[in-house]
Amino acid sequence: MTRGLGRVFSGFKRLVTLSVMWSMKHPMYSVPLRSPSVRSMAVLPLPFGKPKDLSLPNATWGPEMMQLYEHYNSLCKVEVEAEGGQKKVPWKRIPGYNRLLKYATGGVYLSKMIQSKARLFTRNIREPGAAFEYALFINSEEEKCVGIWQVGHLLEGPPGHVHGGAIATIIDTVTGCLASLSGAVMTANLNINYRSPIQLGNTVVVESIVDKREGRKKFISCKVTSPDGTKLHTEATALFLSIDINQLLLGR
Ligand SMILES: CCCCCCCCCCCCCC(=O)SCCNC(=O)CCNC(=O)[C@H](O)C(C)(C)COP(=O)(O)OP(=O)(O)OC[C@H]1O[C@@H](n2cnc3c(N)ncnc32)[C@H](O)[C@@H]1OP(=O)(O)O
Repeated sequence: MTRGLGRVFSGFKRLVTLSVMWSMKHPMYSVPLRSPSVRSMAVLPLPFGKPKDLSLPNATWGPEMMQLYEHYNSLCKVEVEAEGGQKKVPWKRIPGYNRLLKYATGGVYLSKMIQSKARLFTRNIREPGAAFEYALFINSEEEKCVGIWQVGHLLEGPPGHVHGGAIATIIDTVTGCLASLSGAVMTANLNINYRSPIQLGNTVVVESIVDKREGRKKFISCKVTSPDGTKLHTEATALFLSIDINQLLLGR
């Protein structure tokens, strides 16, 4: 009886989740859920109701993070004139969950243990403020993505400062978000110049733009600065290749 109810419950949960998935606009969320070649995939974690959006301010966000958040969030309310006299809002905040896709089991038979425990690298530490606190804002008209990041004490590399691998993760996430605006991509190449160290606990702004496209390739550049833009911490260029998400999920 209990097991039967559990099954009904999880079926319901999955249906609700699918509708949430469909309502999300970013192409990374818009994986073809009923693709004939992939049997079961793309469900976000959803105990009841909506999954928790981790890109919203929490009590650990400092004044600089809050100021930047308010600035970019206010841009998300600004309408501009589009073709035919219509209005558009070019800036959007990308909601942040602890997984992009929960079940991606088409042919990639991950063990249930791995599947159930998998978490997005940047969201895998639950303690607020301890690692990556961030929000991503995207402008699809200008093909620009801005990330605001507050880097916590668990990301130490050199004493008191952020690990270079953590900075690479930040850059990969912001450039990856921009690159995936028109569909699924993989990072093929990431070139990073570390110009000045980032102190643990600080807030940085990460701006990325599309430099050029060639077929499946997107060349993106990125810089990491202090909130007021006066200090350059890191510069990077990245190459992303568009991929067939079904191929990835099928493990080919
Ligand atoms: C939350 C929702 C929103 C978003 C949230 C945040 C999202 C972001 C989350 C975080 C995001 C995290 C994202 C991540 O972390 S992705 C994880 C890290 N990346 C990988 O693991 C990728 C591994 N590599 C591959 O899978 C393949 O090699 C790929 C798919 C990249 C290409 O294999 P594929 O078989 O498809 O292509 P091809 O080999 O025929 O080559 C095709 C063309 O490309 C050129 N080429 C290939 N490689 C390179 C290279 N290294 N430098 C320069 N050029 C290169 C090649 O010469 C050829 O050029 P041409 O001869 O045609 O001119």
